[in-house]
Amino acid sequence: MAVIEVKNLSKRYGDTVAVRDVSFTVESGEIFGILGPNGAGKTTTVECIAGLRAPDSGTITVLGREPRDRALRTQVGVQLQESELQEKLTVRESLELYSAFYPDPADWRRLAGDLGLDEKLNTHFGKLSGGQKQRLSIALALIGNPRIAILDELTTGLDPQARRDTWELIAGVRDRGVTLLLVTHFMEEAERLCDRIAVIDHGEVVALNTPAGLVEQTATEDQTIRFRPSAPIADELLTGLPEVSRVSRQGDRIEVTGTGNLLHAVTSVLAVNGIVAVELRLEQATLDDAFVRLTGRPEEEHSS
Ligand SMILES: Nc1ncnc2c1ncn2[C@@H]1O[C@H](COP(=O)(O)OP(=O)(O)OP(=O)(O)O)[C@@H](O)[C@H]1O
Repeated sequence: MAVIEVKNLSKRYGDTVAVRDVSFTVESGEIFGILGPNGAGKTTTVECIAGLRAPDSGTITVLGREPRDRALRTQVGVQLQESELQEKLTVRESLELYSAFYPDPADWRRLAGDLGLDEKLNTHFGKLSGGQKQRLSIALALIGNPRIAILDELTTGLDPQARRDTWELIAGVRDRGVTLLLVTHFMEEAERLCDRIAVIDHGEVVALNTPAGLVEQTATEDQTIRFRPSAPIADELLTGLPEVSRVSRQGDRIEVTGTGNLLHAVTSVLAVNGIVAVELRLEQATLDDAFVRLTGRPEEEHSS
């Protein structure tokens, strides 16, 4: 069952087209990722879904309702980039205050514990680090026990351990039946957490698939093998194999790129010629490769 439906969404700011004819649906219980470089239109898209911005054209329904419908307030939790609370509010006060807005709030002490905030309960918001503010905003998005949580740049600003802890928390939230819409530009995050990903570039959806499906869809040469041959070998032995598309050499190492059962084909021809592949490594296409092929740029250029 679709819980979010976006049809032909477009939004511009003056002369800038931020989102152009974007359509996708998010199914109940899934973690749906929106992945794309900076300025691709991810935040604008989720702000329209959260009812915080009005689209110029297109339609959005959330749990069958228009995004600004008041009935959604208790059903949709939103964590947006750079959300600011009052400087003087402590973590405890913020959690208690937000709990009071909802008919069936989550146990805020437990959420604070899960997000590593239990030692910061008496700290003022203004005195929290960027990562702690981030974790508090995730807690506040989840405090109403929402059916849908929209999380923008979930783990930006978190250290690697905090990022992994947050992934675990999010997977646990999904296991409780919450549908999650995540905005990210971290490839590893998208790959680990998301059931499906919409890749957005220049305001348009350029691909929509499972992480594995995106890799498969964009893989041109799906594997590369690197090794050092135990004895000299002529390139022709390898280039003659139907699985092999390219052979290159770096010093005493050989790199073979190709498709199909490349590893078996290469090791068999080596064996027939009495050669052993030393320090053999097999590399397969990753979501990073898919991202570069879809957007034409590496992820790092766009990470902030
Ligand atoms: N309030 C605004 N006024 C004018 N232009 C805006 C506004 N918000 C966003 N934009 C522009 O719209 C485009 C899409 O921005 P958006 O924030 O949706 O992208 P994003 O994919 O979320 O980027 P990031 O990863 O950097 O957060 C960008 O060109 C941005 O500069």
